[in-house]
Amino acid sequence: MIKLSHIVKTYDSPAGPVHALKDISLEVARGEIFGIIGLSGAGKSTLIRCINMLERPTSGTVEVDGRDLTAMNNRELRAVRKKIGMIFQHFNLLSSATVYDNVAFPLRLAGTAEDTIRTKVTDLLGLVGLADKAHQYPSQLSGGQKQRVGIARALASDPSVLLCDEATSALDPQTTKAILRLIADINKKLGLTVVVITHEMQVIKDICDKVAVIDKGVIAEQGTVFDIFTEPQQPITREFISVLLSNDLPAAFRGSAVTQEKTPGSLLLLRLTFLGESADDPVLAGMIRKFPDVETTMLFGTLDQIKEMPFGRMIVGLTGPDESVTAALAYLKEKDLKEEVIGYAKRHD
Ligand SMILES: Nc1ncnc2c1ncn2[C@@H]1O[C@H](COP(=O)(O)OP(=O)(O)OP(=O)(O)O)[C@@H](O)[C@H]1O
Repeated sequence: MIKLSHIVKTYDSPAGPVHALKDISLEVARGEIFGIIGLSGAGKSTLIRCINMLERPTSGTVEVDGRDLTAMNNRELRAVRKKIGMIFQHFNLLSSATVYDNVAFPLRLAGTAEDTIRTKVTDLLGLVGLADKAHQYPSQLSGGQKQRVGIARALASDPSVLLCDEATSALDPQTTKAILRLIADINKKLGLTVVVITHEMQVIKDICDKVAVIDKGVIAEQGTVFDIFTEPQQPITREFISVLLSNDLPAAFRGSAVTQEKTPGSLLLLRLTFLGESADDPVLAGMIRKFPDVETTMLFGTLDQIKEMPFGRMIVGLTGPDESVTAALAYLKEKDLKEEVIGYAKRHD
C-alpha cells in the first residue's frame, strides 16, 4: 500500500550537501500501523514528508496504493495528497479560526457544499470527542484537544493513509496515551493505514504493528514490534528498548560471572518471553509438575502489553539432574514462547 524504494534525499546547505536519507526501502501494508523510530537528526521527518512528497526525494520511488508519486506532476500530486492525511507535533491549526472552521478548512478548499461540510465536521468532531468544542478557538484548548482537532482535520478528506509526525511529542504521558488510543481506534474503525514517527519506544509499543529503526539516514533494522522487542539485533535498537525493558539480571546475580559451562551449585538462567494467549498460559507450572526433580526459581517477572497483546517476561533459574534440566528445557521449547539461555550463574550469599 505504501512502498518506498531506494529513497535518497540530499539537502543542499551552505556547509555542503546533507545526506538525510541514504537508500531507504520499506513497505507498509494496508491497515497497518507502522512506526519509524530514530534519534534527533536521523531523518524521520524527511522520510515521512517524502511519503506525501512534501519533500521530493533526490532519487528513489514512492508508491501509494500502487501509484508512483515521484512520477506525478503537481496537479496530480494535489489530488493524491487528499488521500494522505497528516498530523504534526505542533498541531499547525489556524489560530484565528474556530475548531469547526479548522476541520472544515480542507473541505472548503476542495469546494465542498456547506451542508455536506456541516454533516462531515459534526461527525468528525464526534469521532475525536470534541462535539462540544466546535465554536472554541485553538487558544482555548489543551494540547490534547488541539491534536484531536488536527486529527479531525486530517480525516476530513477521507484519507486512506494517516501520517503522524511526532504527533504526541508535545503532550504529557496521559494525554499521549489518550491520543494514541484515538489513533488506534481510528485505524480499526476506518481501516486507515497509519505511519507514525517518534523518538519514543513507548509509542511504538503502544500502537504499532511493525517498526523500522532509522539511524543516520539508513534503516538499521525493521520487523514486527514483537520481534524487535524480543530479539533486537542492532545496538541502537537495544538502546531504545532498554528504556522500557530491563534486561539486567536480578540483583542476586549481578556482578557474578555468567558462564556457558555448568559449574557446581550454579543455576541455568533462562529468559522466557510470552506473547498473547500464552502469556496467561501456566507453561511454567506445567513444567514444574512434569519435572518435579528440577528446582525452579523465579528471579524476575513482568506482564506488559505490545499493542493490545499481553506480553510477559520472566527470568527463571533451573537446577537439578542434568538430564531432567535438559528435558525441561526441551519441554519449554515445544511451547508457544521464546526462550533464551542466558548461561549458568551462582547466586550471591
Ligand atoms: N531543509 C533542510 N536543509 C538542509 N538540511 C536539512 C533540512 N531538513 C533537514 N535537514 C537535515 O537532514 C537531517 C535529517 O533531518 P530530519 O529533520 O529528517 O531528522 P529527524 O530524525 O526528524 O530529527 P528531529 O527528531 O530532530 O526532528 C539532519 O541532519 C537535518 O539537519
